[in-house]
Amino acid sequence: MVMKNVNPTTTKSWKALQEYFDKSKSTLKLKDLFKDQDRFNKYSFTIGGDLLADLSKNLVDEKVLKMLLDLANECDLKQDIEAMFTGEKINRSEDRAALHTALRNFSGNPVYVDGVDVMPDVKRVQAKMKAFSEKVISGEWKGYTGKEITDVVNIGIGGSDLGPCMITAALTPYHTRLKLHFVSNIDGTQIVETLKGLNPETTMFLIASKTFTTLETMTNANTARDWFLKSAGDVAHVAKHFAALSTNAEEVSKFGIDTENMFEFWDWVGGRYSSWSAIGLSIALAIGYDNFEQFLRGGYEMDCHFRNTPFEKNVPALLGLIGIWYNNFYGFETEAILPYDQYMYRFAAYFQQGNMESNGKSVDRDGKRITNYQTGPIIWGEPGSNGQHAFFQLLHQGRKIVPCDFIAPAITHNPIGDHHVKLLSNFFGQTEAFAFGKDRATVEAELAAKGKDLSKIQDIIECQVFEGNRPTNSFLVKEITPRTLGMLIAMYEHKIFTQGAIWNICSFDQWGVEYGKVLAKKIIPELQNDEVIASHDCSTNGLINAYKKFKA
Ligand SMILES: O=P(O)(O)OC[C@H]1O[C@](O)(CO)[C@@H](O)[C@@H]1O
Repeated sequence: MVMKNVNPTTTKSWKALQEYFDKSKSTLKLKDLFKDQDRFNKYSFTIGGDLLADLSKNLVDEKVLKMLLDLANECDLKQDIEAMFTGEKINRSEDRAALHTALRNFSGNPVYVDGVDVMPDVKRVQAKMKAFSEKVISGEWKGYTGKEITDVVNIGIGGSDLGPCMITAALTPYHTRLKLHFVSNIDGTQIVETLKGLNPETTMFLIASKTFTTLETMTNANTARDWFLKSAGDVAHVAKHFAALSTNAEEVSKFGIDTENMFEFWDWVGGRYSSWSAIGLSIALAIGYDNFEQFLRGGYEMDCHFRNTPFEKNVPALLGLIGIWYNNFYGFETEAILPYDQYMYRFAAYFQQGNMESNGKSVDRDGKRITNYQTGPIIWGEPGSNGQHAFFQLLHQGRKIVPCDFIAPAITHNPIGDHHVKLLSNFFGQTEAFAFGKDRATVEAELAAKGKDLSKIQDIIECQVFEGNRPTNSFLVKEITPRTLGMLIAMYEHKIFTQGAIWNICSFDQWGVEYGKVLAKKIIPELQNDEVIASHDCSTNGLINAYKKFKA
C-alpha cells in the first residue's frame, strides 16, 4: 500500500475549515447549536451497549463536521487505518509495524508482518501468561523457602509502568489476593520505600522493559536483585522470584533471568501501547488472566468499531477530528482528561504519555520539518471531583480554553450512601456549566432575589458571570470493568492515531526521549570523580560543580 502522506494544510477541506473558522469563530455558540433539540441524538454514540460517548457539547456544527470528514478523506485516514491493522511498517523511522491491535485480535484471522503471521506467537505468549499467573495466584508457585508469593513488584518505566500501574489501580475491585507494587523512578526513594514492607521469601519481581537496557529500570532491577540475594543467598533462587517482560532475550539472560521466565513481545509493540502485551503480566496477576482477557476483548471491540464504522459515526475518528478543529484552528493548546472515578486516578497521566510521546513531533512522515501547523496537544488532568477544587476556576473563567473529557461509570463499585449520586451530579453539572455558562441577567436576578442592592455591587456582578461555550466530551460507561476499560483505552489510542495520520507524523517513534537517555549516560561518570567539570555550557558546568561541592 503506498501511503499518500498529505500535508493537511494543502487540502481543500483544511482551507475551507480555515475560512469558516475566520468567519464564524465568534458566532459559533453552544447555546445556539443546542436550539436543535435533537443534537444529543445526532452527536452521541453507544458502543458495545456499555459505553456512551456524548460529543454534542463541542463547538461543531454540521458544516464543520462535514469539512472535518472531508479532511479525513483527503488525508486518506481509511488507508492509514488499514495499513496499521494489516501490519505495514507505518513506524518508518524505526522500520517497524505498529500492531498493538494484533495483541487483542480475537477475529481468528492472521495478521502478517514481513509475510509471517504473528498470531501464533501472540497466542503462545498469552497461554504462557495465563499458566504463570494462575500458578502464582493459586499459590502453586512457591518462593525459595517454599512459601506462596504474596507481593509482586513491577519494575519498569514509561510504557512499561504507566499502563500496568494505571490499569491495575483502575481495576482494584477485581484484584486477586496478590498485592501489586510499581517502581519506576530512578530516584532510590521509590524502591527503598517499596521494599521496606516486603519479605524476599514471598516477593516476585517483574522486570518490565521492552529494550532491557533502560537506565532507570536496570538500576532498579539490580537493586531489587541485590536486596533479594542478601536474604536468599544463592543465585539459583532468582528463577523463582524474577521474571522478565521484554523483547530482548540476550539482555534478559545477561541479567541472570532464565529465559523460561521471560515473557516476550515484539518490536512492533510500541512501549506506550504495550499494556496489551506481556508487559500486562502485572495486570494479569492483579486481576486474574480471565479478567485480563476481558480487557483485551474490550480493546478488540473498539478496534472493530474504529476499523469498520464510517467516520461520521466513528467515535475515535470524530474525537481526533474535533481535537484538530480545536488544536489547529482555535489554537487551544491543552486538553484535560477528567475521570470521575477515583480508581482511574492515573488515567490522565497514562494518556499524557500515550498522546504526548506519540504526537509531540515536528517532522512529518517525509522527514520534512513542520512549520505551518500545530501537532500534538498538551494532555493533563486529575480525577473529579478533586479537580473542581483545584484548577476548574481557570477552566470556567480563565482566558484559556481547555477542551475537557469527562469520564464516569453509571454504577460504582462502592455504593456507599449517596456518594455516587453526588459525584455524578458534579459531572453532569460541570459539563452543563462549561457549555452554557451563566449570563449577567441570571446573576443579577439571583443577587436581587437575595435582597442585594445591585447598584452597589456592580463590580462583583461580572465576577459571577460564566461565559460558557467551553467544549467537553462526556463518556459514560455502565461500570468500569476490564472490558469497558479496554474499550476506553483503545478509543484514546485510536484518537491519537487519527490525529497523527492527519498531521502526517509518525505516532510510533520517540526520538525526543532517546536524546535525554544519551545525555544522562554521558554525565554519570562526570559525577563520579572529583574533577572540576568544564565540558558543558557554563550553566551545566556550574550546576555539576555545585553538586560536587555540596556532597563533598
Ligand atoms: O520498556 P523500555 O524499553 O524500558 O522503555 C521504557 C519507556 O522509555 C521510552 O522509550 C521513552 O520514555 C518509552 O517509549 C518507553 O515506554
